[in-house]
Formats: sequence, structure tokens, C-alpha cells
Amino acid sequence: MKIKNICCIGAGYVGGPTMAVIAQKNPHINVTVVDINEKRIAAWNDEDVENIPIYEPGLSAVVKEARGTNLFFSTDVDAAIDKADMIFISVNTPTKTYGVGKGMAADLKYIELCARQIAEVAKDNKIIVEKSTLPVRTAEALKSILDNTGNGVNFQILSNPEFLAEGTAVEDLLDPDRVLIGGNVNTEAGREAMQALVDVYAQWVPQEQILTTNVWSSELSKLTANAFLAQRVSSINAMSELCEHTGADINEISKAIGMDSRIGPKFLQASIGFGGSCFQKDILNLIYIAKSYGLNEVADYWEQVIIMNNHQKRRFAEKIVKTLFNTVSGKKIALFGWAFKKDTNDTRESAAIYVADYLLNEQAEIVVYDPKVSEEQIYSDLNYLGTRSEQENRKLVTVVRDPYQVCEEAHAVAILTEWVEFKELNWQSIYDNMLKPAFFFDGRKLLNKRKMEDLGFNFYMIGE
Ligand SMILES: NC(=O)c1ccc[n+]([C@@H]2O[C@H](COP(=O)([O-])OP(=O)(O)OC[C@H]3O[C@@H](n4cnc5c(N)ncnc54)[C@H](O)[C@@H]3O)[C@@H](O)[C@H]2O)c1
Ligand SMILES: O=c1ccn([C@@H]2O[C@H](COP(=O)(O)OP(=O)(O)O[C@H]3O[C@H](CO)[C@@H](O)[C@H](O)[C@H]3O)[C@@H](O)[C@H]2O)c(=O)[nH]1
Repeated sequence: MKIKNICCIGAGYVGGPTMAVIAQKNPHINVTVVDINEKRIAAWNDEDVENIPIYEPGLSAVVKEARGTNLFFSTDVDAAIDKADMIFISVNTPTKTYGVGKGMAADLKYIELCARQIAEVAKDNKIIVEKSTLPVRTAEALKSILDNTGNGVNFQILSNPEFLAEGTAVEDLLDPDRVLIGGNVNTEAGREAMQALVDVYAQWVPQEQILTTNVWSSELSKLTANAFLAQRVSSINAMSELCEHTGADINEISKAIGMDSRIGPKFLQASIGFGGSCFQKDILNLIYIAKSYGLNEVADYWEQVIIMNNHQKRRFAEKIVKTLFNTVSGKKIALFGWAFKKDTNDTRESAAIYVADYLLNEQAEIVVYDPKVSEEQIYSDLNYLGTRSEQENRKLVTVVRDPYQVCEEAHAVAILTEWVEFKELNWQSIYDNMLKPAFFFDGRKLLNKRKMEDLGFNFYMIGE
């Protein structure tokens, strides 16, 4: 079975980049990415490709190549569903904020809406691909909705979780460690559907890196991968605190243990705690699933990863207050970076939001500089917490577009995102314009402690 038309529902951080690469590598397939967010679709269609809604290194070039040829962005969801032989569901699956499972379970309302819309529109057989991250056994619910509300056509459901990381999305899509495809291996139709999706990826991914499994293993592998990755970050962050009390250096420890081939060197960077739209949401979901099967020890085990992460964010903010003579009230503190990691404009669950909120509760005056995050996004992140009124947030927080301006008359500087450009700044001139003693808190281990101390800073580095 050869796929001619693909539809992807959800033009976000996953749907956009993933479909751009699939279209670029499959010129014989028409790919239409649809979304109900008109502003987002308009931005994907902006004449100037630099204005696409997501900042990812290399993405605009891929979009430029395929857009208008075999890659289209549209708000006409029904038309795209109708035409497609394969439909990717790539909508958001955030943590529930209401009802049963509030604060833990994944909210599947957008997924269900997609299923009902597909069932209503589809007039011929279709392959449905779960691209969103979903609780294990969601395919069963999807199948039930599709079969019970559809027009009698046949739906094959595949799980194809996405493993790209933001900031390296294009690189990860072009050269993935593996592509995972789960499906109904017990039927001919199931195997055919899986092969059709294998063929799409095989245009650029070596066959041996395309892994096929049963659908439940595929769904659960995604949550497992994120739990393991986040666990490494919490593990190294736990050791960073012990380092600060013992004279050990967390970078030296990371190197020493990472050289053990059984451990490996990646994801051992101590930080102010992990952020991003996935790790916390997916681990909370995993905890909820374990609890729903009565597996309380399993749930407690993974919960510790979140507890440690919350502690790391809080203790960084506490360190700032303690060091500034136990009060930051009325003191200007310059925050460098707001995104949850470098090379992205995404701020979801960024540790910066929580550090800023803590300092604002202590009545600090905050000034923020981030090279890619907009002023409105920063206010919106703080307002979303609901800790104080919008007016207060606007009064206490200033967003600037010049990294030198951010530090004028500041008592302290804190690095919250590891943007490479922060290394190149003229820190001497920044030091000269700050109040003294000038305090520096490096939450990303970005700068050289000794050099910064030589410039005159009182320098604190995570894990040292
Ligand atoms: N962001 C990542 O790095 C990443 C990586 C791997 C997997 N994931 C998973 O992929 C999924 C999507 O994540 P994202 O970051 O792209 O989210 P996102 O919020 O950036 O994008 C989702 C889009 O879906 C749209 N949408 C929601 N309901 C819709 C509907 N009924 N019809 C049409 N459009 C609809 C929204 O308007 C939004 O633009 C999530 O399940 C996430 O866990 C994300
Ligand atoms: O050694 C490390 C590695 C990461 N982080 C932090 O951890 C968070 C997540 O980083 P990363 O995993 O690189 O970015 P994400 O885009 O959140 O990607 C994760 O989440 C995605 C969504 O599920 C998955 O697809 C990816 O495989 C998985 O890496 C960020 O705040 C990082 O700063 C650290 O503090 N130390």
C-alpha cells in the first residue's frame, strides 16, 4: 500500500517540524498540516519563512523547500481528513487541570475530538497514527470511538511516538536514533498499515533503525524514555547539592561516571532543573497510570524524580535570597534566559518561570533578557501561575532586548538558560554597571567561575 496523501492534525512543535521533514523526504506524498489555531496556521504560511511560529535551527530552510510544493498548512481540517489515506494526530496532551486525575493524568479531550471528527468525515479506509504522547492503551479508546461513530470504514491504528528534542528537532528528525512504530501485528491489515508507515520513514531512515512492536509497547516506550531521561537529570542534580557541601565538583563527577560505557556521557548536565512541555507532564502521567493499576511503589519511585526537580528549582531561588543578605525586596535582579533550554522559543514549564515567581514573592524587581522569547510570552507565563495580578507582574517585571541594559544597577545576575551567546558577552562592562557587591548565580554552569571571580563577581555555580 502506497501512501499518497498525509494529513497531520496539530501544527505545533511536533506536527510542524515532523511533517516538514516527511514532506521534504517524500516528494511523492502530499502532506497537509491542519490546526484550529488560525494565527498559528497564518504564521506557518507567512511569506517570510523566518516568521514561522516555531524557532528551531534549520527548520525554516526545510519549510522553504517543501512548502507550496507538497507541504501545506491549513485550517480546513475536514478537507484534509477526507483526502488523506494516513492521518497523524499530533495535538497537545497536557496535564489535566480539572476533575479526576487533576494535576497528574494526561488530558485527552483534544485527542478524542480528533477521533470524533475523523469518524464523522472519513468515507474511506484510513490509517490513524498516534504521534502525540499518550497513556498506554489509548489506541483501544481511539479504536472504540472510530468504530462506533464512523461510517463503517476500516481504521488501522498505529502508535508512532516522537522522540525529537526541541532546539535540535530538525537534526533529530533527519538522523533519529530510532523510529518506533507500534501496530496490530496479529492481522494482515495491521501489518500492511505498519509497512505503509515504515515506507514513509525508509525514504531517509536506515531500515535497521525502524523498530516495529506491538502497539502497547510503543505507547509505553515513549513514557519510559522520558522517565529515564528526566531521572538522569534529577540524579545528577541530587548529586550537585551534595557537591556544594563537600568540595566535590559536579562537572568532574559527570565526566568520571559518563566515561563508564554502561552509564554514558549524555544527560548528565547539572542545572536549575528540567523544564519543557514533556518531562513533568509525562512522568506525572506515568505515576497516574501506575496508581490506577494499584502499583503504588512504582508510582512513588517515579514521583521522586519530580520531587527532586521541584527541590532543585526552589533551592536555586532560595540561594539567591540567602546570598543577598536574606532579602531581595526592592532589589533589581537580572535574569538571563527564559526559554526552558537553548535554541528554542518554547517556555513551557521553564525553570525560569518558577525562579522568577519565587523572587517576585520576595518582592524583587526582575529584569529579563532572552534572545528568542517575546515580552508577551514572559508576562503570559507569569500570569498563568495566578500568583499575583497581571498589573503587579507588569509592574515588577521588565523585559529588555539588550543584554547590557538588563544589568544596569542590578544587585545580581542569574543565568537560567544556556544560550551560547551569553558566553560571549562583555561581562567586565556588565560588572562595572552593577551595584556592589555584584552577585552572579550560574544555574547552567555556562561560565568559567575563576575568570568571573577575577572580574570581581561574587560567583555561585550549581554543583560547586
Ligand atoms: N514538544 C516536543 O518536543 C514534543 C516531542 C515529542 C512528543 N511531543 C508530544 O506531541 C504532542 C504535541 O506536542 P506539541 O509540543 O507539538 O504541542 P503544541 O501545543 O505545540 O501543538 C498542538 C497543536 O494542536 C492543535 N490542536 C488541538 N486540538 C486540535 C483539534 N481538535 N484540531 C486541530 N488542531 C488541534 C493546537 O491548536 C496546537 O497548535 C504532545 O502529546 C506532546 O507530548 C512533544
Ligand atoms: O543533562 C541535561 C539534559 C537536559 N536538561 C534539561 O532537561 C530539560 C529537557 O531537555 P531535552 O530533553 O533536551 O528537551 P525536550 O525538548 O524536553 O525533549 C525531551 O522531551 C521530548 C518530548 O517528549 C522528547 O521527545 C525528547 O526525546 C526528550 O529529550 C531542559 O530543561 C534541559 O535544560 C538538563 O538539565 N540536563
